[in-house]
Amino acid sequence: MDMTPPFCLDNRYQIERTLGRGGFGETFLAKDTKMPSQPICVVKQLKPLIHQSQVYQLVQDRFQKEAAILEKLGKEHRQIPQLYAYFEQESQFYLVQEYIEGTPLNQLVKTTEGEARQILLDLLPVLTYIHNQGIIHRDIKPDNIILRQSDQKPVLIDFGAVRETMGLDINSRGSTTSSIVIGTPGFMPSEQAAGRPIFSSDLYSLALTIVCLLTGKLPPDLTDPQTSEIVWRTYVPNIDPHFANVLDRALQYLPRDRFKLASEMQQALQTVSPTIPSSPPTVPSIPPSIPSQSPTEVISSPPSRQGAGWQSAVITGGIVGICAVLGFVLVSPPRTPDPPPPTPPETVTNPTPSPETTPNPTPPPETVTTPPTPQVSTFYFLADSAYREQSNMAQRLRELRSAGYNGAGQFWIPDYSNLSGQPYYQVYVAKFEGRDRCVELLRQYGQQQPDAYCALASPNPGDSMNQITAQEVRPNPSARISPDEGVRDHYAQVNRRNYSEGWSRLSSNFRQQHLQNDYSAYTNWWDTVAHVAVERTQVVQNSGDQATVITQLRYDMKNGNTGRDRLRLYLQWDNSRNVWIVRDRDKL
Ligand SMILES: Nc1ncnc2c1ncn2[C@@H]1O[C@H](COP(=O)(O)OP(=O)(O)OP(=O)(O)O)[C@@H](O)[C@H]1O
Repeated sequence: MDMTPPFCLDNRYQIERTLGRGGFGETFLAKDTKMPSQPICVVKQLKPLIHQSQVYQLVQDRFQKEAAILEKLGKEHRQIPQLYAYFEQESQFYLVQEYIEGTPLNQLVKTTEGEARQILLDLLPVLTYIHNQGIIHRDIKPDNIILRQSDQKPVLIDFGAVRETMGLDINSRGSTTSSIVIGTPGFMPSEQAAGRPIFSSDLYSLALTIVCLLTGKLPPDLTDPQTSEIVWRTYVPNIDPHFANVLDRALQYLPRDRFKLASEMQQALQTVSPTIPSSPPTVPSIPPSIPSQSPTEVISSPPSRQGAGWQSAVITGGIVGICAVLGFVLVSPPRTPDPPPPTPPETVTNPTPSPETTPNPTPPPETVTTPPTPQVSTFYFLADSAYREQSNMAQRLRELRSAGYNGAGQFWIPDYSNLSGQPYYQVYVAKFEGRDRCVELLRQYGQQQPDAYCALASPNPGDSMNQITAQEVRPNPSARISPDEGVRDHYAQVNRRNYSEGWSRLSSNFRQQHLQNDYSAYTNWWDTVAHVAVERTQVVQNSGDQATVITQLRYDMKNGNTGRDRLRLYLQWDNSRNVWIVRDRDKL
């Protein structure tokens, strides 16, 4: 259908111009010709992805329901555009909405702390409202928030549910499925990328949006390529630490460490005294009797203030790929439930400026805007953060691509602890070119029993992805992880603020000798560190039960400073717990 102006939709809405083009169709600025003043409105076109009459009816039905929800939201909340009408024309669906005159946040240059804070404070009640209605927005990002000119209030546009409707399908068993995950790579948290958004997923995306406003950078510039954690404080060194802690808590990797509700986050933000921990305490506090250890030579890292111009780097968000398809474990040095030990550094000695102060050249993640065709081998890496640190997933992705798995490459990091209690690598493959390919791939990545794992990989999963059932495979929990993996796992645990676990994996001799057996001094120290990165490990000795690993660490402190440590860690395998214990350490 040619929609060049002055095309009229529904014999009423005269198209003035195109505002945007997304995964499901176009968004237009239009004139309502059936109103005396011919007011301006926004017409959003939505095209179903599956073209079958049975599916069409389903989409039609769901579209009506979603439109009714949007009508209610727009009527009841001033910071959500009003729905004026909805209609169908030529097998396409349309929403007619209030035009919000103002500036989308992605067009703002860096905001001040005060402005960013106000935007957050103005949006949290909107989230409380929609969450109370049982609705998760699912695509919060600067592009989907318009700062209204008339009152400078942020208005939330582009709710995800209605777009999800367009991906509805009916599987071979006759049940309704959706073949797409709504959200924008980079802005959505792992559980949402894995197809399980929850209320705190919106809080994560909102906090990240605010961090983008504060730093003038996009998520790829703020994401640690090794761990995928959001590292941003070095760009805004003078930020109120309380405000920063609130944002960091909403940005926690594990949903259980975040605020559960928008109202909780709002309350934390409005609390005057800086008492919010960056994540909830995981252990009962022990009265401190020894002054907390702090780095004696923390090096100040001048923050990079050069604008990366995130507003100009377009993330074409929208749909991102296919929901869970066929799962099996890749590589997996099978591992134990939770990771091992660190040493709280007493001094930080390396004067090298932090690499975090220079913009990360990682390009924005690719977006899949249509479901991959079954002919293409499409794969997704899904991995736990503890593994990511040691595995360099980007590299593996490249390798997989060069091995012929040239589908849409994305790797996401879901919180699988809810499902299996254990983190593990998982590859989701839409379709194999044969079972042999699966076996070969797993063998290539070190899986000792690829046949066993590939038993789950059907040689011919069928033409429709919906015929494939998601499966989970747990790695063998009794297998031993390598010593360097043990070290990396430990620091990943510390980054998650799971201090009690870290402490439990230090030998009693270590605790006594280096920490005066003071758990609270240990946690206090780690609480001053925003993120610790394991930059390098080298196993210099490994006799099975004992190993020595030279480890280089970088500390990004919450106050914006950066420091480094080189340690020789002496590890001891604990058979009863299946973990590496740190017996001792030397500073190098
Ligand atoms: N109610 C509105 N008032 C003013 N501008 C709007 C409104 N809704 C959308 N826009 C603008 O229209 C453009 C396209 O918006 P929209 O988010 O609806 O679609 P998209 O990003 O093209 O596609 P997708 O729905 O796949 O994300 C954006 O620039 C957005 O700011």
